[in-house]
Amino acid sequence: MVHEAQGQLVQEVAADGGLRALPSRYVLKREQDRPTATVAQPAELSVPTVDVSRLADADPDEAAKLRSALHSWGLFAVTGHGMPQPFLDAVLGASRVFFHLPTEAKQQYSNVVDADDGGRKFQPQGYGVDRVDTDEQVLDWCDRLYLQVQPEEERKLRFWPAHPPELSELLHEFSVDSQKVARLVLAAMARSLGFEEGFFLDKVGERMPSDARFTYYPPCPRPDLVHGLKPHTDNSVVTVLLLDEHVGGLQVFLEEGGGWVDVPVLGGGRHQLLVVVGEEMEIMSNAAFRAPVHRVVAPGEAAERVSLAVFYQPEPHRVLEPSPELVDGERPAMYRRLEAKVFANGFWDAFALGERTIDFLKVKVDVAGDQPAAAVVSGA
Ligand SMILES: O=C(O)CCC(=O)C(=O)O
Ligand SMILES: [Fe+2]
Repeated sequence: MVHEAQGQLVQEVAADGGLRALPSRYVLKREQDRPTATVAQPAELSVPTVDVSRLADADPDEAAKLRSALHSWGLFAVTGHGMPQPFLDAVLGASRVFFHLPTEAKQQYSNVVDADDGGRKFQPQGYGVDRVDTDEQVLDWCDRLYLQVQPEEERKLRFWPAHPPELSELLHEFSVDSQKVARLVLAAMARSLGFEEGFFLDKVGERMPSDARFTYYPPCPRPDLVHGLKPHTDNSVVTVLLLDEHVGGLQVFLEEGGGWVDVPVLGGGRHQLLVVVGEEMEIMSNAAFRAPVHRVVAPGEAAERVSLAVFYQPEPHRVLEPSPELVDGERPAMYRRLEAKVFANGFWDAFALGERTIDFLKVKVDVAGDQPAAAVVSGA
């Protein structure tokens, strides 16, 4: 059984009068959850940038920048990744073409599929909106295309769009290049804690599973009343995130910035590539690195926005736990151990409720004097 709102694509809502009257299912009831509660951003706050090609050379200045970025924002802009701008343009361009196809063409890849009992069921891969569980859930103003990309032999190709024809190959190439970025970053993160390069990579496993998620944010009449994408932390060790070149909206919750802080577009039609720390890394590093809470403000009436996130995860059978080397009397284990796939599966339940998986699955151990990570993700 799927919830009746499950099949309701935001793009159709927007096209079908939603631009005149915003359906209540999308409206945030509590004033403090609305993006208008954003504080004015201090001018000195700008997104940290790390040149990953210099990380590869173990450049000490770049390593210091990485450390500072991880401790302040928990995410950073990446340069030196070797992906030419026209390629990045083509990746997001192809996803735009897909999202602009007629609904029937996209529905072939729907994330609502036939169930064994003759009914219909939601499953994460494919095209559609995120899982809807209840009538109370406030829905995000975005549609998605979600595909497992690695390991390659586990791809469910029936969900990979045949149109535009270049989309699959571009996603494949992007996943190969972004995996290199993720590996470089994980190696440098290990070094920054005084470990061998393979410290985190070995725990993740050689196959390094990854999921890609294209997100399409249609024009919205009242971006002040909705979430483009609700506050969350990522279900990943690290995420590689490719941003729309024209339309901003991504925000990060920074304690020291006094609240929600914008990640602006680069300008000049250039694509910003980010690396974001995910919850699995928070656990593995025993909170030496924390997953930042982030959200997306919906675009205005005259704009649309796309992004592509690739989430890197430990192999499903791996044990997820604070690395013993990072646990001692002064810093006790802050999270309990559990199987990586149990954690990954818990994400969907948590996300629908607007909670962190760490909190939803009660992975956090009550350690005296500990401060909760970043912010409480507001109940949607
Ligand atoms: O669209 C974006 O910029 C962010 C997407 C995101 O945070 C996610 O898919 O987890
Ligand atoms: Fe995210």
